[in-house]
Amino acid sequence: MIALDNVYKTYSTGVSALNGISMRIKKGEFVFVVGSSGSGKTTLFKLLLKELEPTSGTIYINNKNIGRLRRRKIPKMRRGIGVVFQDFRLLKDRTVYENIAFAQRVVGKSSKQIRSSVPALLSLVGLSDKEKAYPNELSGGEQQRVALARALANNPPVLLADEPTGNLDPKNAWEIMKLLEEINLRGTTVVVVTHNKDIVEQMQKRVITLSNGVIISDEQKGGYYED
Ligand SMILES: Nc1ncnc2c1ncn2[C@@H]1O[C@H](COP(=O)(O)OP(=O)(O)OP(=O)(O)O)[C@@H](O)[C@H]1O
Repeated sequence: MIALDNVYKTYSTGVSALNGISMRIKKGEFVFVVGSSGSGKTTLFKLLLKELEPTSGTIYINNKNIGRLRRRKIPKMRRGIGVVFQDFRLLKDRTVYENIAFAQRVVGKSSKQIRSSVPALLSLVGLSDKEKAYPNELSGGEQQRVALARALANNPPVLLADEPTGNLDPKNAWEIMKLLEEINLRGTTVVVVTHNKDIVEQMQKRVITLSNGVIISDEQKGGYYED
């Protein structure tokens, strides 16, 4: 599903952010990626989305070598990955309904398909009563739930979340994590980059720890280690 073989990334400044990363994440797994500031987590995230190219090494997403994709195939590859960020990134001048519908419209879904799927997505994230609200009328936790619904709008096999609880209080953070767990149980592969030690410790999932651009541990039911 996701595979990295000996991936290196050196920025043009000469900084080596990733120094030989290899990993396999199977379909249906739930994985935390942790590591101190500067360990390479965001670089890894950007490589998986093909926002950056590795200096060397190979990356496979949904069994395709993304280094070999033709430019016109990149949007389709990205559609296979739902993405959630720390800062939600909702369209501020659009309602909750429109935010989710928009993600589907840009990939050419019909109005009929959208009218049936948006309520189902809102129900999944527990926001059926908020479809007419604007993002600034919602709490942080609610905004993140809308972002999750939007990320899932095109049924991606993989969901990547970069610090999804970074702007949330502990209660909302847990609600988002439980939702990610539920989404995973429905079959989506979930990869979460986080600094949230309590959540990582309690969720008892696979944990990949990065330090200075290398993997220093990869454990099933892992904990959160400081390096
Ligand atoms: N665009 C860039 N140009 C040059 N160096 C960069 C760039 N982006 C990141 N780096 C460097 O690469 C290394 C890894 O950064 P990265 O952002 O991947 O770490 P991170 O683990 O996500 O950190 P944080 O937890 O603080 O977000 C750091 O030394 C950083 O300074």
